[in-house]
Amino acid sequence: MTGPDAPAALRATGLGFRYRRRAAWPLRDCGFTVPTGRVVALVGRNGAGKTTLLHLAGGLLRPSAGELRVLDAEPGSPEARTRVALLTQDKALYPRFTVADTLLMGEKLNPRWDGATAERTVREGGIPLHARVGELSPGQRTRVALALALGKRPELLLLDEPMADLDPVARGGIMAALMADAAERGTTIVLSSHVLPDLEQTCDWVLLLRDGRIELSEDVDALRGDHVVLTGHADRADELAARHTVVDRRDGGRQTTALVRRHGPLSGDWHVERPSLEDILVGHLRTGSDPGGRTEEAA
Ligand SMILES: Nc1ncnc2c1ncn2[C@@H]1O[C@H](COP(=O)(O)OP(=O)(O)OP(=O)(O)O)[C@@H](O)[C@H]1O
Repeated sequence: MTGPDAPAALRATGLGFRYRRRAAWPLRDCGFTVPTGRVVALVGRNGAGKTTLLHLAGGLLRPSAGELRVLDAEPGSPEARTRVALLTQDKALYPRFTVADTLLMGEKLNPRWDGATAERTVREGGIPLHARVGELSPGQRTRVALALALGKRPELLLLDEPMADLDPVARGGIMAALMADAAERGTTIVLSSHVLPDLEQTCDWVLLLRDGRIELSEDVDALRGDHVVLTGHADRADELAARHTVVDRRDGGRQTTALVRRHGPLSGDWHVERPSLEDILVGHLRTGSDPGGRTEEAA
């Protein structure tokens, strides 16, 4: 089902946010819908607004303009709190608690608590249950925070750069556990990350933020189908731009290489290659970025 009545994990209409009145708008005019059951790559350059969006979805912040709904509920409402889990970058945990205390707290606070999954997530990282959280490494704390989030059995799991401090083996293991959860239970996972190769095999939806606005909210297969990398004579570039969207272009002498979003069949003498998802995302992230351009317009 598509359209405004289709079930949505996230639905934003005219969404805007600023931390203080008269300050810049880290997010503005955002309108997008993410269907349920997707594994979503949330990407954007530093300061693009990813954390702000996740905090809004998790109910830690409230919109300054427009609306955001999670699973058709208001973020932070009692209904959303039982169905949505957010893993923040600061991994808010009690340092004096042991890991076992932390999981017990999860059990007490969450009616749908899945102790087996939480404990397995911790044990797979070789973390003893009697260890104090404050004495764990950052990567181990990430794993405990993830165990808490997965133990909630959320329908929507929001993860803000979860892989940043995990070792490569742990990253692979956690990613596999997340994908298994998504496949078995239909959990929608929104994952912000700068590590694009991690997203290549796992994500089937992309939310791309540029300077506080949503530039892409799309199915990955559709993105892959529409984008091509073209190499050819630079003289033909204007003709190309008249018919298609040239996302990113590199000129080298008389030759040009362009990441292009096609709108219909290609004409002309171009060498055509299929870009990876990483190529597509980097191309979109590289173009026209103006991180300093938000304050004046929004003030
Ligand atoms: N607590 C805050 N008070 C004021 N401004 C803030 C606050 N937190 C973030 N910002 C601003 O909001 C904008 C978006 O920040 P945000 O952390 O959402 O970006 P991000 O895409 O997550 O960045 P990164 O990739 O670096 O983590 C930035 O310009 C940032 O300076």
